Order: sequence, then C-alpha cells, then structure tokens
Amino acid sequence: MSQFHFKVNLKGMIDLLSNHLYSTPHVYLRELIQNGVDALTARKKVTAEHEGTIGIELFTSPTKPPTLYIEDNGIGLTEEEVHQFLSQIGQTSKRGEEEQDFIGRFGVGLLSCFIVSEEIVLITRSVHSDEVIEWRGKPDGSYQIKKLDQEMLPGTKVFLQSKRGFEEYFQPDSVRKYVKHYGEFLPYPIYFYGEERIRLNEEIAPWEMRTEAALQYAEARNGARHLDAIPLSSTIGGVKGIAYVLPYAVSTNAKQSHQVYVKQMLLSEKVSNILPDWAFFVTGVLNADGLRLTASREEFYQSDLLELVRVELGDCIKKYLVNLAEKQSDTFWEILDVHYSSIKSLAVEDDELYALFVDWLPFETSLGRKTMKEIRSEGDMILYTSSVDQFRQVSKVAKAQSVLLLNGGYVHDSELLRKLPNVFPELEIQEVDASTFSENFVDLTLKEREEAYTFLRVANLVLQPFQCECDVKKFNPSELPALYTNNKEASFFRNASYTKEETNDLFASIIDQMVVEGVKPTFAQLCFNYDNPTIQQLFHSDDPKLQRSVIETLYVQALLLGHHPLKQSEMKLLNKNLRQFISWRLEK
Ligand SMILES: Nc1ncnc2c1ncn2[C@@H]1O[C@H](COP(=O)(O)OP(=O)(O)OP(=O)(O)O)[C@@H](O)[C@H]1O
Repeated sequence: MSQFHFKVNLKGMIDLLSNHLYSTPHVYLRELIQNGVDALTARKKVTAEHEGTIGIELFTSPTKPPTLYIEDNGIGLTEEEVHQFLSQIGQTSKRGEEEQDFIGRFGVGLLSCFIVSEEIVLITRSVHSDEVIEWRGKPDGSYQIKKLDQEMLPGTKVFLQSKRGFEEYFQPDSVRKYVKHYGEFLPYPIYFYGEERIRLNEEIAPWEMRTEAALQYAEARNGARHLDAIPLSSTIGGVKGIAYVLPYAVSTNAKQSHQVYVKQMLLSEKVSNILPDWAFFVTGVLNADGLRLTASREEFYQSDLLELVRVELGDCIKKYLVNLAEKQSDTFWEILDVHYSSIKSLAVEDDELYALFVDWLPFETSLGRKTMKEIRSEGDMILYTSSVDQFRQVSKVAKAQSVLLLNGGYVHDSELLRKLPNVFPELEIQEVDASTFSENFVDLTLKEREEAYTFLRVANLVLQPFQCECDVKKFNPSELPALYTNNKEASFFRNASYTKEETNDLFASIIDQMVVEGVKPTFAQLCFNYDNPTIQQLFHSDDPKLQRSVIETLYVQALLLGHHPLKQSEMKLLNKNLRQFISWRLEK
C-alpha cells in the first residue's frame, strides 16, 4: 500500500483565508492592531514597566497608491521566529501556557492584509536580538527575508500599499474611524501621525462605567436611549459587560447581535451566542477574556464553557430584574410595559422568576387590561379561554355579566395561568369557551317561547344552509342581539368549508374527502337575545321578507363580532341584504 500526502494549493488557501474568512476588508486594521497589542503584552512579560505604544501613519502621493504604516514597540521577532511564525500559515507564537494572555491564536490574521494589499512588508527587531529583519510576503505564498543594516529599537513596523480598487480603506478618515472603533478601550495608546500626533483611544469601557454613564455612552453611539443598563459578569470565562435593555418591543424569536471585546479590543459586533436565547430584549456590550472565538471572530465556539457562561450571564439579568421588581422602581414598570411578553416567556421557563413576576404581569381580560395581582383580588376562581377567538366571542357577554374572563390565547398566557396554583394554591383555574357562557343564559318561559316560536322556526330554516342552529334565550348585555358559538367540531366544519372556498379544486376535493370520512357535521349555534329590542320587534313583525333579511344580517354580524372570517356565501348574504335595506328605505 502506498502512502501519499495531500498537496496544498497555497495560492488557493491564502485566497480562501484572506478573502472569505472575514466579513469586511476593514478587518485588516483590526488584525494589525491586535498583533501590535499582543506584541506589547509579550514585551511587558519581559519588562513589566515597559510603556507600549502603537503608531499609525498614512503616506499618500498623487502618483502612487496610498500606503499604511503601523508600528509597535513590542516584543519583535528574531530571524528564526520570522521563519517560524510569519512564514508558515497557521503558526502562531501565542499558543502554550500563556495563550490566555493574547488575543490572536490561529496564525492566520495577518493574511487579512492581502484583502487590501498585494504585499506585506514587515520590519522587525526582537527584544532579544540586535538584528533588524525585513520580511516581504506575497499572496502567491512567496516571501523574502533580508537583514537590514540599520539601527532600530525593538518592535515591529508593517507597510501595506493599497491594491487597486481598495484605496477607500486607506483614507485617513476611514482609518482613524476604524482604528478607534476596534481599539477605543485598549490599554495601550494608539497614535495617529498626521499634521500632528493625535491619540485615537482614550475611552473608558462601558462595563467600567456607572449605569447613567453607560447609558449615555450607548445613546451617543446609537442615537437612542436604552431603558436600562444591566451589569453583567461571569467568573467562568472572565466576562464583564453591560446588557442594554432595548427601548422597543422585539419578537420572541429575534436574535440579538452583541458587541464582543477580547482583552478590551472589539472583535465582533455580530456575536449572537453569548447571552441566553430568552434575553432577546437586551443587546450586550461585553469583554470576554477567557472565551474562544472562531477564526472569523463572528461567534464563540459552542462549548460547555460557553454554556456555563451563558447561564451565569442570564442569572445576572434575572437577579437584576428581580431586584427592580422588589424595589418597584419606575424603570421596572417601563421595562415591563415594553417587554412584558419577553418576561412572560422567561417566567414560563423559570419557576423562581414566575413566582416573583407573575403578580406584575398584565393580561387581557373582559374587564380591561389587568395585572395578575388585580385579577387575584377579584376572587379565587379564574376563568380563561385558551384561544383569542373564543375570548372575542364572549368577552362582551362576560363583561355585561361582570364576569372577569382572561384571554389565555396569546403566546405563553395559558401556560402562565395553568402554573398559578403552584404559587397560589387557593386559586382555581378553569378553561371556558363560548358554550360555557351560553349554557348559563336564562331559558324563556312557556309564554315567551310561544311568542318567539314563529321567529325561531324562520331563523332555523334561514340558517340551516349555513350549518347553524338557532335558539332564543335571555342574556346580558341586552344590546347584543345574538351570540354565535361553536364547539371544536362545528368550528372544524366551518373552517373546512371556508378553506374549500378559498383553495383550488384538488385541495377542495381532499377537504371534501376528509369531511365525508370524518365526524358527522356538527351545527354551530346562534342564540338570539330575547331582551334585545330589535329581536323583540322581529317577533312581532308580519313581514317574512324583512324577518329573513334581518336574521341573515344578524347572523353575519354575530360572525364578525366573534372574528370569524366570512365565507363567500356569507359575504354575498351581507351584500344582498344591504342592497335590500337601502332599496326598502328608498321605496318609502
Ligand atoms: N507586530 C508583531 N509583532 C511581533 N510578532 C508579530 C507581529 N505581527 C505578527 N507577528 C507574529 O506573526 C504570527 C502570525 O500572526 P497572525 O496575525 O497571522 O496570527 P496570530 O496573531 O498568531 O493569530 P490570529 O490568526 O488569531 O490573529 C504571530 O503569532 C506573531 O508571532
């Protein structure tokens, strides 16, 4: 058996790493600064009192493409190290026992310079040697090394001349902006040499600030003020940061991007996996020294460590909110007002949070929006519907009867309600639907039945084609002429026939088949209100045409009241009767 080795197409590899690993050409500045910072860190290990600096300059001329120059007075490289670390892709001096102290670790960052330049020129002198070495690397994988006969203090200088078409990444404004962006919180000064020397980074990081200052910092950056700034810290992974509470509601499945720094240097603004998924109502600015980013620096490695960090940071958010709730501060109510649905989703998952928050959470009820505390004060029996449609069908009736009915149809609400007895054992939770309410309607006396008899017969005949059975009872509010109710089966047939009308022939025949093979069609109910003045008038009307038109119209109105989508046949009914009423009126 013969053994072979893979061959690597160096040019292809370099192209892949330099052009496809990073999201924007500007990252070449990030990678250069990061190398400078790591070199300064390494030098400090040799000479603790060394004052490290990084300097940047741009050379422009009308005849040549612009050139960026960056220097550091860091550890530098010996000739041997140049061969070992600069000239081998994937080789890095930052592995081993002290790797936690450095930002770089993959040995590919310098290749990002090939996105914007055809050649990297690096001149270096190691703190351990007097030799000044020049290294010139090209994207085809070739490089040259020579010893320079010149004096130089230990450190490294890099020259990059812009590739054609990439000049915009060498403009002074843009370079200053991005250097500041990536390095504003770095512990070493970064100078820009222009007409005068200016320092680009002198900012205190928001995680070192007090709440108000952290809020102002973010406001100055984003133009919007967040509701609050929650301090974050984790012993695992050495994370420190701020979770800014967004000033607007966000969808529960929104993924927030977080701004992540390592050793105070901005590595990515798009990290989404550092906070728990439920924390979608905050956006984080964090420094994470002990976590490992992927080579592109866009995400952290999914690992058990990251999982633990996420839990710890999630706990910081929870504890903070609990503290706010206990203090009943204005900020708490503001956050609750905007993010109650997020807090509800949190409370469903977390019993501790549930117990602490449930009283302050708002719910839609037949008597208006109320907090659970207000709801509990009304009595120990809590009635709720599990769907929004059911709630809409009966909320008016419940209100007229002064019954407090909760809408459990929104995401999480039913689950939250079902958990109530765990915290308040005295509470009884009962799911109801429209038919529960109609069961409590008052039956007519024999005399009243006789009065309604003809009307009811006509109504049943008129609405039979719509699979609707009619009845007359007495109920509140008397302004409500009729209540449409349907149980699950009746609702199935109604939806099937609605869908059939809206779809193509093939799908319609499938639905037909399902209906034929399924359960026997169940009728919905339309209960007319004996106490309603219009209904009273109808009992005594001797105009069958008018009776029919009003019954049909009341049927459609009851459907609309319950937010049931109208079938085509029902739409036609409405239009026909409207025209009819108008022509009767005009004939008069
Ligand atoms: N300014 C510098 N001073 C000293 N050594 C440097 C400097 N820039 C680069 N090097 C050396 O070159 C090596 C390769 O650098 P490169 O930026 O490609 O990768 P890295 O920083 O090690 O890791 P990463 O790919 O994660 O950035 C470094 O490990 C370091 O030894």
